[in-house]
Amino acid sequence: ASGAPARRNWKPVAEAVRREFLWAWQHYVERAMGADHIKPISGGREDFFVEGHSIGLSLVEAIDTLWLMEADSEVERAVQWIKGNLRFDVDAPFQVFETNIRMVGGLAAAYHCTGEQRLLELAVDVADRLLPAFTESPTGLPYRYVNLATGAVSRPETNIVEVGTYIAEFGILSEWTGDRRYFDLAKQAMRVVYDKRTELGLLPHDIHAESGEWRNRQATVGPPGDSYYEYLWDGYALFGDEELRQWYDALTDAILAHQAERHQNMLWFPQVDAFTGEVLSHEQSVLAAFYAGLLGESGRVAEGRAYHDAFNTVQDEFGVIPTSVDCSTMSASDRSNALRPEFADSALVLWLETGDEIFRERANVHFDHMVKTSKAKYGFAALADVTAKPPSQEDTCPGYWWSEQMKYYWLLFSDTPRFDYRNNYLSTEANLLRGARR
Ligand SMILES: O=C1NC[C@H](CO)[C@@H](O)[C@@H]1O
Ligand SMILES: [Ca+2]
Repeated sequence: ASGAPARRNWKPVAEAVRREFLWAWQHYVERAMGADHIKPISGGREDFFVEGHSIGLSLVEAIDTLWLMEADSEVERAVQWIKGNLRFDVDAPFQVFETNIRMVGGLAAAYHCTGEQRLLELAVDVADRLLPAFTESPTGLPYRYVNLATGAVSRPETNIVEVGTYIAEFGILSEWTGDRRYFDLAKQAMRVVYDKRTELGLLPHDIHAESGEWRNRQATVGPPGDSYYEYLWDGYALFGDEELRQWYDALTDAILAHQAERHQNMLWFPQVDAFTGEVLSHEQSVLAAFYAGLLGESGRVAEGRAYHDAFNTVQDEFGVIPTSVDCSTMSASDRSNALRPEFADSALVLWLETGDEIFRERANVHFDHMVKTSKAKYGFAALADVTAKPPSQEDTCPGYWWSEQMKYYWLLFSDTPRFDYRNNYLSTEANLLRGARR
């Protein structure tokens, strides 16, 4: 139609994304193979879960991204490393939430893409080692840590993210193995939280796994509230669980009624007291940018667009979105940015939902600025200060970089035949659990 914006040819951007990813992957293979993280400035190795004992985190996080990019010889290299080296009988406490979204999810996604049986076996092995955190808890709310070798649990002082972000990974294991235990334990923990909502229908974010008591009054759509809400919707989207959708809708209606705040024509979600609705803080974490996508995919497209518009003004202002900004003044309260993927996450989700090119344009700016500010000698580096000229880098690359933003950009710009663009599911760590076209 005349006047419609000419649809840009995004293939060159897709090729740049793939080139940068494989460049970083080669350095990881040559200098840090099997390490949780590569140190992108020095080329060193870094542990994530347990000091002194890496379990190949970045490799596990990268596999489905490599597969979607059709880097099949590199997929094979990673699978061979896993078959030869990955073991979970480690006598140390592992954080249950991080181990689930990264290792259970990463192995499940690798199995979904490759069909390699050993990957499913390892996903089940590490998931089984997490279960005592749930079964040892008097409330069903999992402890934060479990020793993968002994099953000893610890740290009952937890939050709704770390008790409520399991249904996607645990539910897909139940679907693939026929063992309903995983789904049932994950959903029960979500039910306990939902049943403790306040009169306003809001949730504080900190809770005690043994007493079941709230440990704070503040409600947030950012950390550590964010992926609890995400996984209520995901449990419905993935498994058709109508009850989870009811809980999601009730909580989302309350959030839109009591937490939404407009500044000019932008939508923000300050933190509020869950019992009174009083605004407690105008801090907006960059991690909350995922929520624009969640609103968009769950029937609240206008609100999702408006929240993405708000974060886009921050991206325009700072170039790279700071870890947190004050939405009433637009000043950065934490000027770092640990290569956070959420703005690109919601750009993909909103593009899939609306088809609007604006979201590909915004993701392209996100990619372009990431390359300009984070690229270092051996990979991509987190930033200590996005406002410094040039932005100052830190000698670390988070595991989610290999799973998240590079995959989001690739899916946005490549139109790869390996992804079912109409029926798919990416977890909160962007692990592909549905929609791989082998
Ligand atoms: O859900 C998550 N939260 C924090 C990380 C990205 O910022 C990542 O592990 C994941 O997306
Ligand atoms: Ca996430």
